[in-house]
Amino acid sequence: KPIPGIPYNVESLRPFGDLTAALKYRKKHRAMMTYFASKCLERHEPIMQFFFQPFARPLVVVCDQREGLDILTSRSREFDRSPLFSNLFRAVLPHSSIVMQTNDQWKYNRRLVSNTMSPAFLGSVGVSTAYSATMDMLDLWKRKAALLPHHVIDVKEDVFMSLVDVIWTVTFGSDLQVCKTQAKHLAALESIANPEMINGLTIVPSCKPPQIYDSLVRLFGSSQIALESPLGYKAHWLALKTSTPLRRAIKLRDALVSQQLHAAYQKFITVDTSASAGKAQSAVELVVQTEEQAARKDGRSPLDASTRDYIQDELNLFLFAGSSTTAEEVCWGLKLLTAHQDVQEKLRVAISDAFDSHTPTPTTLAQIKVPYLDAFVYETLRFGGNTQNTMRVSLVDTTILGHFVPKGTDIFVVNRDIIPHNSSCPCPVDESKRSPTSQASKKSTPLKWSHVDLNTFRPERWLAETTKGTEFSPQAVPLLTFGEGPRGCFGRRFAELEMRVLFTLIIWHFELLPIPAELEDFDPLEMLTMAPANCRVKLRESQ
Ligand code: HEM
Repeated sequence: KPIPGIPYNVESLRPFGDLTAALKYRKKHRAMMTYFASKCLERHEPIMQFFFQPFARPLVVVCDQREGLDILTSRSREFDRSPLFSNLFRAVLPHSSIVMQTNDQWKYNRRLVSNTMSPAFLGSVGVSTAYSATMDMLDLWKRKAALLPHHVIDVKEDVFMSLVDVIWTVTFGSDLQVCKTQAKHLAALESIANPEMINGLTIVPSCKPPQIYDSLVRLFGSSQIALESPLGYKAHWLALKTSTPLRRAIKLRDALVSQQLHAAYQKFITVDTSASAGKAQSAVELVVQTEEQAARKDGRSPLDASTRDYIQDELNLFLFAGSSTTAEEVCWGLKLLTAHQDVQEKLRVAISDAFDSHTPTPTTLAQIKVPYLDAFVYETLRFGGNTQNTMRVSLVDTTILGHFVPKGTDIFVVNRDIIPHNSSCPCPVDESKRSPTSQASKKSTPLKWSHVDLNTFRPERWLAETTKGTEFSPQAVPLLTFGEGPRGCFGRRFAELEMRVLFTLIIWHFELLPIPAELEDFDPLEMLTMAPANCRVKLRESQ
């Protein structure tokens, strides 16, 4: 039953609602998540409702970035984490903060990890971990480029392996050596006489990665079951209980994470805690410190039955949320640098100037600011943008853009201002219909709302001339890739740092040469997020 007044497609009222049309759309565009925005744009409507399940309530889509941002940031008493979103993770991370509404348990879980995003931790452990894992990946690339010079290869898996290496080391302080394992395998080969080629792409020999890497990747991918099955979360839960590879993956992950947690606790009680405070080498050490303080305050034992599952799943969430999302964005960035050689050249010059021709080190990477690099990272996040919509649920009867929205309605805020890469957002809004906070925000953020030239990849849009020279301007264009507000991405600062470190080192050590047009595409692979379907590059080591 439609919500009165909110526009919808008449065909939506058929038995399967929008599902049939959305599946047809996915066949054509290889993605379903952009369906909502495309319909809003087609009808020039900033708000629409859609019907996906028989007898379920309609889903309300807001395709206006100012109103969307206002819902996420200023109206958190009216809108919270949506069960639709939580159910994608509930089976695999049942005690983690991502599945919770913003309640006391969420606050406890968040407090456990809050110090991991402090400038002190990121500037030391974060940078040095990202540095060493990236150098491992680049060592692998050097071997690939030496064995197969002038070949186009796909490096998507390398990037994923590297980002899993980073997140594992940041979380536990130990090294998984996923990229190193592949590099060692190639080191044993003197040459590759007849490399396997598929449609112009060279397949590089590889070896089996460590088992935990396979398990983590399998678990990341398993949320797709919840997304695609009509039984949603229940199908995912059942698969985790009945599928042997998934059961094994959960068992291994839980055993290793529990082992790391207890090792960190043992270290905490045996090493002088006052000396180690503030000098934690990993997220798990910070988590143990916070838990110990909380336990002392509550008069209970640390890691007791009331908290153990929450702590363990918060660490699992770190691994889950912190690797594939960043890897996907890095892959989009590599594709964009290959396709836009002029941007790559500008980035190379900017980095070389900023580092004064000295090879970047963890210390200089933490200190030196490169405005064009920041601009490139933000433009990649905007243009590549692997998240399409941010989901919330209405906690009370309320209004959006002048329309009544009942309590319990799922809301999709469209993240992207370009969908998909070829149309800007021409959905006019009557200013008086906006919420009071949204109306007020126009005055304080006039720059944000320029929709100029959004269909092109142009890092310069994030730069501003100031009295101090050219500076990075993070507010130049709305960016909702990380969601926003109290439930926006917790790891945003770390993700941005990782991307800065990775791109600096890649550009320093390699040139990404142009590749034949038939190998260069921007096809998405829609999973929970929008990854590029491939990441083909032609590497040449810098002289
Ligand atoms: C480029 C990389 C990343 C992207 C695009 C991304 C995107 C997102 C998005 C869209 C959300 C939901 C936000 C909302 O509903 O408003 C989210 C949540 C979250 N992300 Fe990220 N993320 C990235 C990297 C990371 C990293 C590196 C970590 C951890 C180290 C992380 C940890 C989390 C957590 C814990 C949440 C749940 C927050 C909550 O429920 O309160 N993310 N992320």
